[in-house]
Amino acid sequence: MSSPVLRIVTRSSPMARAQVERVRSLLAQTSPDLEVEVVPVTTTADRWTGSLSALGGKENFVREVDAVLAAGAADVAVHCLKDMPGEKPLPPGMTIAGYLVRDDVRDCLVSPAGLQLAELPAGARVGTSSVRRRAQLAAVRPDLDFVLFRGNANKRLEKLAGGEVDAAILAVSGLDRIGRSDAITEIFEPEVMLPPVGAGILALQCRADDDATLDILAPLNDPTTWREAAAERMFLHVLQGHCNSPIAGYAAHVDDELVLSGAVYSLDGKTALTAAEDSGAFTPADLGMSVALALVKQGARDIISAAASTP
Ligand SMILES: NCc1[nH]cc(CCC(=O)O)c1CC(=O)O
Repeated sequence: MSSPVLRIVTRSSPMARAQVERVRSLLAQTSPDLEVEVVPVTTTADRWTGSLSALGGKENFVREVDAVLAAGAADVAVHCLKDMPGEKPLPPGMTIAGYLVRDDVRDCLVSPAGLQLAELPAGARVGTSSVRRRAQLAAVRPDLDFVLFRGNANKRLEKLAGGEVDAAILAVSGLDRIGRSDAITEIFEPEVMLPPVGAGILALQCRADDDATLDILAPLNDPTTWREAAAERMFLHVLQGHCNSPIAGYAAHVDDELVLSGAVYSLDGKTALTAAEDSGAFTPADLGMSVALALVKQGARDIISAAASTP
């Protein structure tokens, strides 16, 4: 009898490849007889060099990957949960088989000159295409010059080394995955820079009717991460946030209790609506809904639409 095969579809960036290797090594422990094949694709977002908002949504990061899965040319996709659209459900026929143990959720500053945020001179060019990061930084350093900065993490580090910008904000987990944590000059704690929904979480997505794959992937799911993801995803869904929304949402377990902190920012960072609740008797999804509604009551929808209509 030939050994069973699992085909993993992935984007072709070094970060995506590292994520697949993590899944492969976990599977080597949980399903030692399984043969794992990798199916690489390049997504529209990988080829796009303009602004994320002009590209028109997070789904550009995942669409081509999902198409390969839907066509049956692969069995599982490994997605950064952060890149998965929050305002709409998964594509028809798809399900999340599990979430891996969460990585570092924090953002960090990378400055080739070795500076911290407070040490950057006025007018320093800071590369980020994330409206959340930009709003959060502008709130404390409105004197910085925020510039469009795209490309995968390796390309961003090259641009930094080439002096295209003076500093950039990147995810710690992403730099860990490509083996470049050495580039970090300052790490921002969640209290300073609230992480985005799904930060540091890898999602295993497969066809909902593929019981064999669901069985193979089940042992890789981390129940703690699952609860955090459920709270954060519902939070984003209720806010109807999309790619150009300055929204942060971070759920963490504190003394066995799930706590969700959420924030919505104006693009200039001058307005910040915040809410935080613990789950008590709530399910994670109810907690997500409750924190989102607390922000809606403060006027979050107006701020989100104003941000969406700003070019
Ligand atoms: N937008 C690209 C992206 N998607 C997920 C991560 C980081 C890893 C993660 O949070 O899972 C990154 C890179 C970054 O923001 O620096």
